[in-house]
Amino acid sequence: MATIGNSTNIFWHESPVGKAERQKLLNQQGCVVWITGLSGSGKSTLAYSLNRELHTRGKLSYVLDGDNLRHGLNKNLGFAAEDRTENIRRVGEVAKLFADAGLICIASLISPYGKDRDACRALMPDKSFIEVFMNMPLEICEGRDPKGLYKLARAGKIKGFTGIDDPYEPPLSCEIEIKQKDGICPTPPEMTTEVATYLEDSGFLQA
Ligand SMILES: Nc1ncnc2c1ncn2[C@@H]1O[C@H](COP(=O)(O)OS(=O)(=O)O)[C@@H](OP(=O)(O)O)[C@H]1O
Ligand SMILES: Nc1ncnc2c1ncn2[C@@H]1O[C@H](COP(=O)(O)OP(=O)(O)O)[C@@H](O)[C@H]1O
Repeated sequence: MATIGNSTNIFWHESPVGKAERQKLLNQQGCVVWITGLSGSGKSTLAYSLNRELHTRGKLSYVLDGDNLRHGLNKNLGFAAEDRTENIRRVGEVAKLFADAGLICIASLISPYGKDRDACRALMPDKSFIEVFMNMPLEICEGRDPKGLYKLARAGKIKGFTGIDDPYEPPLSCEIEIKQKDGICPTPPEMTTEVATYLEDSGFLQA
């Protein structure tokens, strides 16, 4: 009897059209660009700017943004540690499917726990999980505070806010680190170019 997780009597069906054929059709390589960092660090800005840049270059990408997914797929999850872990597990699995479809999947979530990000990485073929760490100091993120959430967290009106009274574990190693240089944050176009150049140099923008 085949048993996976909690399901029994389930079997794997192979598709007659393989990933290599889909990639050839799209002239690109499926992969996951996983953007992690504090709220306000610029994850969504980079994700959608990269989405636009790749589109302009004729490459198919799709953004899985944490905030957006919590309106649907993950609407039953909150911000307790086990909910965040389940959130990241689900998005990791969805990202894997998008990459298998041949797309450049851009996932932008706080994803605060190293073990959860590593589990997503482990789902992917070698080198096709590109972790981008938005290494912005808390003071910068809190200063931006476009949604006013840090203010609410400091006032005790949001409990368990990442960076305030909930942990963020920085990546120990990642493919790309976006950080300040001489106290100046790279602009959105500069961040976008850095990631797009990485994808190009690594061969993801051709079949
Ligand atoms: N307690 C708490 N901690 C952190 N963030 C909070 C919280 N409550 C609400 N929000 C809003 O939810 C967005 C983060 O969702 P994610 O799915 O990316 O979070 S996680 O990866 O599961 O930790 C996050 O969006 P971003 O600012 O884009 O990161 C916030 O707008
Ligand atoms: N490189 C940047 N330089 C200056 N401001 C930025 C930069 N990236 C993002 N921002 C601004 O910071 C705020 C938070 O960005 P956002 O992309 O929503 O972050 P996150 O998705 O990590 O919460 C927004 O107001 C955005 O315009």
